[in-house]
Amino acid sequence: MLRYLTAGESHGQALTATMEGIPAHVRVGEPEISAALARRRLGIGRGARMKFEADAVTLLGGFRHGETLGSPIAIMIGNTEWAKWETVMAPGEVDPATLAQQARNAPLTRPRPGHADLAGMQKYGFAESRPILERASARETAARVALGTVAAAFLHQALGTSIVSHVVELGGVRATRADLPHAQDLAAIDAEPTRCFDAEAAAAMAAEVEACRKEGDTLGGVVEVVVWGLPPGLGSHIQGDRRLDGRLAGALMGIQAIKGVEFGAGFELARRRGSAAHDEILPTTEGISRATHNAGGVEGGMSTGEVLRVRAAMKPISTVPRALRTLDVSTGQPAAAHHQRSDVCAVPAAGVVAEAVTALVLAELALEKFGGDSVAETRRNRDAYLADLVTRGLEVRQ
Ligand SMILES: Cc1cc2nc3c(=O)[nH]c(=O)nc-3n(C[C@H](O)[C@H](O)[C@H](O)COP(=O)(O)O)c2cc1C
Ligand SMILES: C=C(O[C@@H]1CC(C(=O)O)=C[C@@H](OP(=O)(O)O)[C@H]1O)C(=O)O
Repeated sequence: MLRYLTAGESHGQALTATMEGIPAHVRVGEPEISAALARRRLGIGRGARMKFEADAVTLLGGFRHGETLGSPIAIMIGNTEWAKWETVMAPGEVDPATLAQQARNAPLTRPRPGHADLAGMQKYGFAESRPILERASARETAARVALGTVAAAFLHQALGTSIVSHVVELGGVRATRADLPHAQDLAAIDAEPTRCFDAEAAAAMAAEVEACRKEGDTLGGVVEVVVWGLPPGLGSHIQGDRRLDGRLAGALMGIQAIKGVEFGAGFELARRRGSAAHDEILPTTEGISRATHNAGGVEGGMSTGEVLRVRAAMKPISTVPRALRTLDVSTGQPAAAHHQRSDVCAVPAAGVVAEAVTALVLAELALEKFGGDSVAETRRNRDAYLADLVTRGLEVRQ
C-alpha cells in the first residue's frame, strides 16, 4: 500500500511531505527533487513570487546514500521567505500589539470568487480568508511534486515507465500537432515558456497570455499527461474504487483549479458511433496492436499496455487583477475582491503537478499488481508477468 500526506501553509516555514510504501533501492534524492521543483516554477504567466522565493529541499527520512530505504519518506521544502512572515504565520500566540503593526496581517475580508476564501470562512469559522488561503494555495503542490519525483523514479527503475506532460490548450488556443511527446522531448518542452509541444500554437498562446496580463485578467487551459511503457493490467474492473481511470481522475481533480479530466478522445467519444470509437485489436507477429488510440490506454479500469493519455482542464486563476465583485464580510456591503499579486496563468506548472500525481497513482497501482519491497523484486514480478503474456501470445506492442 502506498499512502502519502502533505502539510504546511503557503507562507509558513516549510511544506512537509511524507510517504509510506515506496520500495527500497529507488535511486533518487535531493538533486532530482530540486530539479522537479524548479520545473514547477517555470512557465509563462507566473507572478512575481516565483522569482524571489526558492524551494529549499531537506530529506528528513527514508533515504540513504542516494537511494530509498523502504522506510517512510519525509521531505521538507523550506520557504526562503519565512523571515518576512514569521510573525503573521507564527504557530504560537503573538502579542496583539505586535501583530497590529504587521501590514501583512491586514484582515482579508473581501473573498475572491473562484478561490476557497468564502466557503472556507463559512466552514471553518473564520472572519477573514488568510487562514483559508494559506492552505488552499497551490504552493502545496510543491510537496506533491517532491513525492511524485520519488514515485516516477520507482516506476522508471522497476517498470521502464516514463511520464511526460505538455500544454495542449492555453487561453482558448489549441495545439494541433498530432504526434505525442516522448521522454526525450521533455527538456525541449520545459524550455518553451508555454510548455507546448507545438511551436506555432505556442507563439499564439504566449501572445494571448501577454494580452491577458495587460488587460488585468487571468487564463486557464488544458494539460496532457502521456505515459509510455506501462504494462497491461494496472487497476481493475472488479470494483469502482480500484479503476485506474477513476483513481487517476480523482488525483488530477485533486490539483487546485482542475475542473475536468478526459482520457484519450474523451468527451469526443460520446459524439461518435461505436464503430468509430473503439480501438480494434490486431494480432501481429510482434504482439497485439491497436488500429486506433481513442481509449487513452485504459479499458475496463485497467491499463491496456498502450500509451496512457489523459488531459486535465484548469480554470483561470481566481485572483483576477481587474477585481471581481464580492462582499466585504466585515460590513456585508458589496466590494471588490482582494488582490495583491497573482499568476496570470499557471497551466505550464499544472502540467508538472499533473505528472507528479499521475506517478503517485501509477506507483500505487504497480505495487498493488506486482508488490515488492525492493525495486529488483517489483521488476522480477513484472518480468515474470510479461513473460507469461508472451507464452500466452498476449503481449502488447506499444
Ligand atoms: C500551480 C498553480 C498555481 C496557482 N496560482 C494561483 C495564483 O497565483 N492565484 C490564484 O488566485 N490562484 C492560483 N491557483 C489556483 C488556486 O489554487 C485555485 O483557484 C483555488 O485553489 C480554487 O480552485 P478550486 O475551486 O479548484 O479549489 C494556482 C493553481 C495552481 C495549480
Ligand atoms: C506560491 C506558489 O503559488 C501560489 C499559488 C497561489 C494560489 O492561490 O494557489 C497564489 C500565489 O501566491 P500569492 O498569492 O502569495 O502570490 C502563487 O504564487 C507556488 O506555486 O509555489
